[in-house]
Amino acid sequence: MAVLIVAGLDTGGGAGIKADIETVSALGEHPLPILTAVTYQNPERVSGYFPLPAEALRDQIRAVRGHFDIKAVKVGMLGSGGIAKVVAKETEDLTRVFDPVMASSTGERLIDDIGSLKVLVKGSIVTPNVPEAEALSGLKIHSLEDMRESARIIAQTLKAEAVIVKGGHLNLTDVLYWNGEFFEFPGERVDGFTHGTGCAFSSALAAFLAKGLELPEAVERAKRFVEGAIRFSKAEAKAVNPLWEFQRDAHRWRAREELERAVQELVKFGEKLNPHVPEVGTNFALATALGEVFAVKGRIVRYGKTVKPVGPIELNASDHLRRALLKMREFYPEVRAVLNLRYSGKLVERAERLGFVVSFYDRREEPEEVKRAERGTMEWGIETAVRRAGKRPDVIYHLGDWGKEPMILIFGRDAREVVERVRVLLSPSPR
Ligand SMILES: Nc1ncnc2c1ncn2[C@@H]1O[C@H](COP(=O)(O)OP(=O)(O)O)[C@@H](O)[C@H]1O
Ligand SMILES: Cc1ncc(COP(=O)(O)OP(=O)(O)O)c(N)n1
Repeated sequence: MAVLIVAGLDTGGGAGIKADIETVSALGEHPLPILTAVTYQNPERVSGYFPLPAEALRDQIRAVRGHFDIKAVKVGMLGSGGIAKVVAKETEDLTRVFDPVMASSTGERLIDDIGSLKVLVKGSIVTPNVPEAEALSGLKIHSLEDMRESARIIAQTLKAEAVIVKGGHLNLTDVLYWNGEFFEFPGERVDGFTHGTGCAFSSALAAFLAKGLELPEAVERAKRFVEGAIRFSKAEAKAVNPLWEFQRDAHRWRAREELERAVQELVKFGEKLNPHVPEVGTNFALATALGEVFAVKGRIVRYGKTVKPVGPIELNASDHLRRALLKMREFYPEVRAVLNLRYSGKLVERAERLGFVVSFYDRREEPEEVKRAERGTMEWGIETAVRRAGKRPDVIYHLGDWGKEPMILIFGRDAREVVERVRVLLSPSPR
């Protein structure tokens, strides 16, 4: 199904037409991109924008209308009052989701005449954030009740088909007013980059409506889609990731395969590994590029003279190694894998002799407040060892504490590198 997208270009690639195209494509529909304006933008600021002439909008829309079966339209940044008028006229008979973009989240205006947005509110499913809802309704919004009231005012005074006041700037609950009824969509705060959430939300909503979903279900699905796009956003983009679902699944598949193969390699030299398996077992963890971590369920244990993985490779199968790896990746994102061995002074010496960067932390130095907090020790330990090394450590060890077994962690940029490091470490030195 075709979805018409009327939006501006964000040169930072986080919001605007690029986020819309990715969203509609990721949801399996065909985007028809109609450009309103070019912005000069990065995640920190918008230094300006150039709106296209209004006739260029009319001609772009007319070029595709009639050739495609357009099931819905999403309208985002317009740039000028002239563009707003043309877009309103050329799309008035379509199911239209209108994100009334007034300014970027960094505060710069993205339309010359805010009043001109009203022409597009009429007949649209409008998706204002809190400041936009305040501007359109004239009501200050401090609570859920204010969100409901402003949605009702916008629908009744500006003749919107429906209004969704988004709570990203307030309480994370989105409020829909439709056919005289209110619907609420509560959400939890998701950690990640949020630049582009409004664009992804409105284009996901248009895509779900194009599929024929009823409005409340489409809103629910769009909201959950955006939560994923925040959760799996990437540091290099500093914005939401509309391709998250595909990427997550592809990365999961590859990571599972990579770790499975690496564990098989380890088992091949299981007799050498056996004496170095800690009492609690060895585990082997691998992070995907989106920060999810796989490990061996039930760990790798001693088995006769060799070793054996107890269960399959699963997500979050080792809390301990997952936290170690994620902390290490805050400093060195290229590190993706880690394995733990029983501490031995000889192994540490050998690692140093082999030229590995070896660092350590001492749990007796752990600050009281970290000790008191439920789960901070590992993070504190890795950070301490990383800072002590002053460069990327290959091996980190600690000598244990009451009830805590001393341990060596071997890190690597992928699972194979970790296996190679363990193999070299456990091989007898040539005489
Ligand atoms: N940190 C967050 N965690 C979860 N959902 C969020 C977060 N920030 C925004 N959202 C959701 O993203 C969508 C867009 O909301 P919002 O950020 O308010 O819009 P805008 O980008 O137009 O300012 C809404 O569904 C909102 O609830
Ligand atoms: C070209 C362009 N269009 C829209 C926006 C605003 O994007 P939005 O999704 O509302 O996200 P925030 O920037 O508000 O986080 C934009 N910046 N540029």
